[in-house]
Amino acid sequence: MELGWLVCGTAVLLLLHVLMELSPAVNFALRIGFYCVLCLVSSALAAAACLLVNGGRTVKNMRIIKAVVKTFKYFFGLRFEVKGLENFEVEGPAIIVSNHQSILDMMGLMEILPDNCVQVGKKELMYTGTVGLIIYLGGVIFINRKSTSSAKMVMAEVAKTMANENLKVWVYPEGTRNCTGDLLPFKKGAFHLAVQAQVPVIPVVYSSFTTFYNPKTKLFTSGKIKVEVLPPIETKGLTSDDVTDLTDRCFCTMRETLFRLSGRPSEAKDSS
Ligand SMILES: CCCCCCCC/C=C\CCCCCCCC(=O)SCCNC(=O)CCNC(=O)[C@H](O)C(C)(C)COP(=O)(O)OP(=O)(O)OC[C@H]1O[C@@H](n2cnc3c(N)ncnc32)[C@H](O)[C@@H]1OP(=O)(O)O
Ligand SMILES: CCCCCCCCCCCCCC(=O)OC[C@@H](O)COP(=O)(O)O
Repeated sequence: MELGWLVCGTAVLLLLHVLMELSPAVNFALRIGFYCVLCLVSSALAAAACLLVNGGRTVKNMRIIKAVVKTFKYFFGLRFEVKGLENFEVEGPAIIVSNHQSILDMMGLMEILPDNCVQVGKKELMYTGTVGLIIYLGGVIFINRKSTSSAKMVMAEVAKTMANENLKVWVYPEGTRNCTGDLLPFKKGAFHLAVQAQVPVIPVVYSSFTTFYNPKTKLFTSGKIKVEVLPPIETKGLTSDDVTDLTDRCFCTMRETLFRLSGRPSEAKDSS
């Protein structure tokens, strides 16, 4: 009986292995599927831990979430090479902005997430089952991207509470995932927030995933991701008139860094 199960199990694993070798599409689907299942299951377990330890929605839960998500990279053979972590050590609150390539970014995010830091996320993420629950428990700020006015109102409220709660806020200023190896134009919300709260902006750049991950060509292998935390950009004394300038400055620095980290020096020259 047991032998039967063992043989069946081995046969299924072998079949999956052969399918993965033969078809990149199957390989891709299985790896992404596994990532989603891993997220859903770990979120359920982490949510229980968060409720037991901290009792409800609080940024303190991010420590638990971080500890869990930091183990995910081993399942996918991903390595992170991080530089500039000392740039997070600013006194008090800050806005962190980074490039956003894929749902896999949650691993890169948790690899370096500083204490007392919440992210801004689209409200649709609330409806992803246990993942939505863990994101809610972690204190993520939800915005409605389709309504600029309501998103602005939420962000203005955040600007007020950041100082009191000594919060750092992580925003993906591209506003959506983009896995082309370049940056999309930045939305201005993060920079308005920084100016309203008079706190520094800390740019973070992840090298392009395109060498090991590409949903269009169904590529998903192991790989190395270079991460650089750049020096804070001060906003003291800036007003809303300076936001466009601040956004452009940050965009140029991050684009140059992205090309440098991804080994595309010629285009870094083009953008300067
Ligand atoms: C234990 C296991 C667990 C496993 C699972 C892992 C779980 C991990 C747990 C936890 C991690 C959670 C991670 C969540 C990750 C989420 C990622 C996402 O969801 S990314 C999508 C949402 N993010 C954004 O969209 C960015 C923020 N967006 C903005 O800031 C935009 O600027 C926004 C929405 C406020 C407006 O967007 P617009 O599309 O209308 O475009 P604009 O150009 O920015 O604004 C239009 C005009 O409004 C002005 N404006 C914008 N914001 C303003 C403001 N605050 N005050 C005044 N004016 C403002 C601008 O200056 C512009 O005006 P003028 O063109 O310059 O004249
Ligand atoms: C109901 C079952 C759902 C299964 C969900 C499991 C998926 C785990 C995903 C981890 C959280 C990912 C957060 C993230 O990266 O969200 C994407 C948005 O930032 C940008 O959205 P979009 O590019 O504009 O669609």
